[in-house]
Amino acid sequence: METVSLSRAHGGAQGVYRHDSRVTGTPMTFSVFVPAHEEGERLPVLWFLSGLTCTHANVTDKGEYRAACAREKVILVAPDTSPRGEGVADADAWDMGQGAGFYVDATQAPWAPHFAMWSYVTQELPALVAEHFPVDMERQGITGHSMGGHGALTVALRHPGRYRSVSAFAPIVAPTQVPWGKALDAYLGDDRTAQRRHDAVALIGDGARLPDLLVDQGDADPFLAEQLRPALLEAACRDAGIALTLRMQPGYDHGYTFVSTFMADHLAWHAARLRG
Ligand SMILES: N[C@@H](CCC(=O)N[C@@H](CSC=O)C(=O)NCC(=O)O)C(=O)O
Repeated sequence: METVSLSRAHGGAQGVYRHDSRVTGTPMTFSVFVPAHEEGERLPVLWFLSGLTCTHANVTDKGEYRAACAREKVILVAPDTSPRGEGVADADAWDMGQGAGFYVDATQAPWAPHFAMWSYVTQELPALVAEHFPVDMERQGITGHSMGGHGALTVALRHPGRYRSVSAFAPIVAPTQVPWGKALDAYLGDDRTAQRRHDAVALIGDGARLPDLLVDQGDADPFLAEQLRPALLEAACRDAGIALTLRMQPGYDHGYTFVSTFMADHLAWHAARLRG
């Protein structure tokens, strides 16, 4: 693992790192913020999965999480959203291909084998972070924005007990029911069973559960009606008895001005559930 950059921030350390990923077969870059802590102390970790067109840098530069992470003593890890580089498939559209991995292990050409973001965020990166950073892997939370919210919800729903806390910012809650789901068609083919395992509303309908969940959604989000559709998650959680706190935020759109505004609330949500 190579350190790309390391800066002191809010008494802690903001780093950017690169490694040769086994599962994607490419170099992958991610960021880690480690708050100030005692020698030998291990801290809870929050995984932040980013959205379409993002790298690790969008939330690292614009997410405004460091003050809250320092206050709550929570490590935050931000991976990339797809493999990249020469020999890696791409698309002309911004909502498929590089920057749009949808946190699945693609089975279809030309996306397989490099597009293995499910294995990357659920297995390879957690093992690497646990090896190199002072994380307590018994105290993990997960969150994300948009496509990353989809990733956070599906990863948490399919790993019961691994994450003590789950939240999302303007998540894609039912990709199989919206136009952005064309990426699942491309990556997974017409295997509806496989696609349902990457759709939070479908997973809940099929019996997956969470203890509770915080979702923030701007009501001026241009993707709200066609792509995000939080009412589908609200109905699924109601039917399943999942304690969803869905907060519609007046006047907020889909960007990082929205994400950063409510980031401290999400950190507080996670910290309250991650305390030792
Ligand atoms: N079409 C634009 C905007 C794409 C966009 O809004 N991407 C969002 C996530 S959308 C679902 O995952 C985003 O996080 N953008 C990065 C940012 O820093 O705002 C385009 O072509 O970029």
